[in-house]
Amino acid sequence: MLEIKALTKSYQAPESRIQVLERVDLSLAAGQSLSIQGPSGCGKSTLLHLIGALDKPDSGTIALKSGTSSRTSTTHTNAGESFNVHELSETHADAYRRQHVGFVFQKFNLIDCLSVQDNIFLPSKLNGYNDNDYIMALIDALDIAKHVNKLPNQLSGGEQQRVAIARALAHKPRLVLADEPTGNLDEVNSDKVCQLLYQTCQQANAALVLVTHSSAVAKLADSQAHMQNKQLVRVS
Ligand SMILES: Nc1ncnc2c1ncn2[C@@H]1O[C@H](COP(=O)(O)OP(=O)(O)OP(=O)(O)O)[C@@H](O)[C@H]1O
Repeated sequence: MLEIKALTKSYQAPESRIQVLERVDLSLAAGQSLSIQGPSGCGKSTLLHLIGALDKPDSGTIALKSGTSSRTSTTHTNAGESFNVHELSETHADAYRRQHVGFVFQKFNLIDCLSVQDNIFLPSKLNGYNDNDYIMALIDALDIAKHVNKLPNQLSGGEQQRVAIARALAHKPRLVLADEPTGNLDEVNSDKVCQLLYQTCQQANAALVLVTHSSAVAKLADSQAHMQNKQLVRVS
């Protein structure tokens, strides 16, 4: 479903260009998870940013393919459509992110002045998507029903990250991108949150790409990869 070929990215530093990714290949099926580990500064977040159309590669391709069609588009972002993510215009990149991608960050990124419930429903409301039963089932599965009327700062870190996972999945994205989702949590919370993240993505048939420094978290994925020498090497 996610097909990346020969993805290359460099940044302009004051004195020279820094090559970060060099001909990275990756393929991931719907409902499957991949964890990525690697030393600080090796390009893990860069790869997630490119997949999420937050930045453009120098060269190479990123395709999000539907199960039923091989047609790819750079102008439409309808559900089930296939796209060349690397070619999306700014406007279509916005629509792609809003409709098809769920992001989970280390710092949760919840909106402090909105209740837990409003945080979770916001992305689906922006998409005009109203499957309340699905979202309530998600809230139950993540064990946060008792917190829906609270503000994010009234919750523990683990609870806030479970809210962030519900928000990432509420609009039924095809792809979930998680950057150090347990970086702020203790070991017990980290295990619980990650199990729920893997499980809910699988149940929602969303492909999950998760960057982590934790081997324990990485091992829970269907497959694992390491960034080495600017490339992605599968280790399982
Ligand atoms: N916008 C940018 N401009 C210039 N250099 C950048 C930019 N973003 C990242 N870099 C550089 O690219 C390299 C890869 O950064 P990236 O954030 O992808 O690493 P990472 O593997 O996610 O690191 P960490 O594990 O510490 O979060 C680093 O050397 C970083 O300094």
